[in-house]
Amino acid sequence: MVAGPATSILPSPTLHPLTCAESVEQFCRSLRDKYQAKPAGPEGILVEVDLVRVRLERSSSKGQERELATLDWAERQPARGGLAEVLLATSDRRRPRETQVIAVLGKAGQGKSHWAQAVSWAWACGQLPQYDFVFCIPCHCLDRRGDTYRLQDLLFSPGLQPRPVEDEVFSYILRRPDRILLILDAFEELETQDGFLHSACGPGSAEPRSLRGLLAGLFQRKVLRGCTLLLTARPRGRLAQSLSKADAVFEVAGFSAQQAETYVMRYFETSGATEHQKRALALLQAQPFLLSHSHSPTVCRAVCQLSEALLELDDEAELPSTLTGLYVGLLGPAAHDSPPGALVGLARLAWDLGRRHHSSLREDQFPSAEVRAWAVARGLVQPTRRGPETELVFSSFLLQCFLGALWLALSSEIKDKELPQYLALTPRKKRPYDNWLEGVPRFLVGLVFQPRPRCLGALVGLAAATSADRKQKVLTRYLKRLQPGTLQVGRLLELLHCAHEALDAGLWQHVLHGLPARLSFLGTRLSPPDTYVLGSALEAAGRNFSLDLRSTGIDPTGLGTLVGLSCVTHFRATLSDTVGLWESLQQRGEAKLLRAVEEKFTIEPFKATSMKDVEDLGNLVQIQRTRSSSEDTAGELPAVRDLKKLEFALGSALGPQAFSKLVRILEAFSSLQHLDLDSLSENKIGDEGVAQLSATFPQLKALETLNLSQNNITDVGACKLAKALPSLAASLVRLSLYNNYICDAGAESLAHVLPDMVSLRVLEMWTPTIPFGVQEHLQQLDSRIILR
Ligand SMILES: Nc1ncnc2c1ncn2[C@@H]1O[C@H](COP(=O)(O)OP(=O)(O)OP(=O)(O)O)[C@@H](O)[C@H]1O
Repeated sequence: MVAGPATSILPSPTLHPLTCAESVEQFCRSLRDKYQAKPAGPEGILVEVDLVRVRLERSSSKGQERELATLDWAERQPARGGLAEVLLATSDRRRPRETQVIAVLGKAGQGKSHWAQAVSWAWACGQLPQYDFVFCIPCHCLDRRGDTYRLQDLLFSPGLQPRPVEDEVFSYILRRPDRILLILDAFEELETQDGFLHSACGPGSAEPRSLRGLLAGLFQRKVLRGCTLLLTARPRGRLAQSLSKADAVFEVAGFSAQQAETYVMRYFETSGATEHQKRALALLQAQPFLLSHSHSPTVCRAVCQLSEALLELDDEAELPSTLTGLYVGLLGPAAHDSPPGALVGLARLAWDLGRRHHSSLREDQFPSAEVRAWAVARGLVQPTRRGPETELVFSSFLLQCFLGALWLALSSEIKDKELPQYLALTPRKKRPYDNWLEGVPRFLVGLVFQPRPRCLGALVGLAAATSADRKQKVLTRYLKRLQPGTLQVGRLLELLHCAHEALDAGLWQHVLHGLPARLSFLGTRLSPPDTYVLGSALEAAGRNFSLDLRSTGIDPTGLGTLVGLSCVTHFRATLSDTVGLWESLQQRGEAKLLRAVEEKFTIEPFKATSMKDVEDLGNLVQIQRTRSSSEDTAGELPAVRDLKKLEFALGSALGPQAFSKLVRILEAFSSLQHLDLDSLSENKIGDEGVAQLSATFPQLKALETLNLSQNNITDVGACKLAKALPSLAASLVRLSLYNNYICDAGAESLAHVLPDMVSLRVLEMWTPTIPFGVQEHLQQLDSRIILR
C-alpha cells in the first residue's frame, strides 16, 4: 500500500531527533503508542492499494467549478514509490520552507481514512523520520463554532490526543513546523467553512480566531508555515474548489481484482474461518455485479460479512445480485432481534444526518439508550476512529445511504409527489446529493421494487412493508415517463443502476427500450459497476449500439467487455487505452476477438488537441505499418484506413513541434478527405510545416478540403505549396489560406497553378499582406479565388 508500512521510504531513524524537554519526548512516545495500536478484526486488515496522481480541472458543465479530471487508463500514474513519493510529491517546490499541501481524494468508502491511519501508523513505526509529530485529525471532530479557535485546539482536540499537552510541546511545534505532518481526514466535513481560502486569517499561530480563519491561515501558509498539510476528502462538492490550491493531488484507486481477492483471504484469516476462504471467493466470483463493486473496500468488506454469515448457515448459499440485497442480507438478522421500531428510528437518524451532511451521532440523538446499545452491538454504528469516545458514526457511508433510503421507503412523512426528486434523475437547480447520500436512489428503488418477502418485509415485517406499495406506484409512474434517451449521461447511468436494483422486468425493459442507439459517455467517469450495468443493458436490449467511451477512465477489463459485445458495432475510445486492449488480446491469443474489436474501432472525426493525441495516433499508425510489413496482410486497421476528417488544434506553442510528428504519419490515412490545420489559437506550422505537408500530397489521393489558415505561412511556403498542389488536382475542392503572411509572389504562384486544379472550387486567400492591386488582378484571373 502506498500508505502501508512504507519500507521504501527512508532509513529508520537511529536516534529520535528531538533533543528537547522530557515532556516533548513523552508526548511523542504516547502519540506513537496511540497510532501503533492496531484495531482488531477487519479494521486491522491493510491491503496495499495504489494512489494515483490526478489533477483538478474546470468542470465542463459548471463554469468556474473544479472537479477531478477523468484520466485515461494509460494516463494514470500510480505513485509506485509509495508513501515517500506522495509526501515528497512537491519536494521540487521552489521555496523549501513553504508549507506543502497534498490532497488525497476518493469516493466514499474508497479507503481514504484507512490510508490516513496507515500514514500515522507508518510514522509510529519509525518510517517517517522526517516528521517529529504526525497529527491525524478527523474533521468531524472539529469544533465549528465561535471565534476562539486556536491552533492548539486543532492539534490537541479533546479526545484526540493521548494526554493533556504542555506548553513546551506546543512551543516546540511552533519552532519546527517543517517537522510536522498535519493530516485533516474527511475534509469534506468542513464544507460549512467553504470560502476559507479567501478569508482573513488574523494574527499569529497561537492567537484565537474562527476555525475558518485558522484554515485560511494554514492554507495561505501563514500559520504553521513550513509544515506538511495532508488532506483526505471526497472529490465532489464545494470544498473541491479549495483543493485546487494543493501542491499535489492524488486519488485512492480502490482495490484491483487481485487486491479484492487478497482482502477476502485476509478477512477470513482474521475472523478465524480460513476454511471458508475459497468458498467465499467462489461466492463473490459467481456474482459479477458485486464483483464489479468489490473495487470499493467498503463493499468488499460488506460482501465478506454477508458471506461469512451465509457460510455459517448453509454451504449452498449464494450472494444476492444487487447492492440492496447485500444490505438487506446484512441487516436482516439485526432487525429480527431489535427493540421495537429501532431500525426505522435509526433509518430516520441516518436520513436526517445525511441531509445535513453529517455522519457522526451523539448519544442523545438516538431514539433511546436501548436503540443505541442495539445499534452498537450489531456493528451498525461504531465509535469514531480517533474522535471522542462518546461520538459514534455509521459503520460505513453506504450503510448510512441504505438506512436513509429505508426511511424514504417507509416514511409517511415523505409526500408522494416529493418522492421522485430523491432519485435525482430529472435536472434540478440544486443537486439533492453532492458527496452526501449519493447512494440513496439505487437503494430506494431496490427497497421499493424488490419482492417484499425477501426485501423490505425481511427488515420490517410484511405488514409494515405494505406502506411501500403506494410508493412503488408513484415511482413506477415517474420512471416509466422518463425517456432514457433524453437524459444527461450521468443520469442515464444512475437510471440503469436503479433499474438493476429494482429486479423488476417491466422497469428494466422500459429502460432498455429507451436506450439510444448511439451512446456517448465522453467525459463521464465509468466505474466498474457502471460498466457492468451498461454491458448487461446493451446485451439484453437485443439491438445494435455504437459507444463513445473517450475520457471515461474506463478500466481495461471494462473496455474489453463492452467493446467485445456483439451488439456493439462501433466504438470510440481513447487511442492509448484501445491499443492497450489490442495488445492484451494479442498476448492472450484471442485473435478472433481482436479482429472484431479492430473492425469496430473508429476515430472518425479525429481532433488532435494535445501532444499525447498526436503520439497516440502515431502509435496506431505504427501498429498498422508493422502489420502490413509482416506476413499478416489482412492487418489493416479500419480506423486508420477509413479516417476521413482530421483536425489539428495544438495552438501556437506546441503546433510546429507536434505537426512535424503528425506529418510523418499522414500518408497512412489513405481515405483522408478533410485536413483542418486551422485552430482558433493558431497552429503556426510555418513554411517548414507546409513544405513537409506538401511532400505527402502524392499519397493523399482523396483529399478534398485543406485548411491552412492562420499558420504563419509566407511567400516561401506558398511557393512550395503551389509547386506540390498539382498532385491533388483530381481531388482538392477547397483550399483555405486566410490570415497568413503571403504577399504578391506567393499569391501569384498559387494563382498560376489553378488551371491545373480541375476539381478546385474555392481558394480562400484573404490576407492583408497581399497588395490591393495584386488582389484585383488575381480575382480577374480566376473567379475561384476569394480575397475578402
Ligand atoms: N487498504 C485497505 N485495506 C483493508 N481494508 C480497507 C482498506 N481501505 C479501506 N478498507 C476498509 O474499507 C472501509 C472504508 O474505508 P475508509 O473509511 O477508509 O473509506 P473512506 O474513503 O474514508 O470513506 P468515507 O469517505 O465514507 O469516509 C474501512 O473501514 C476498512 O474496513
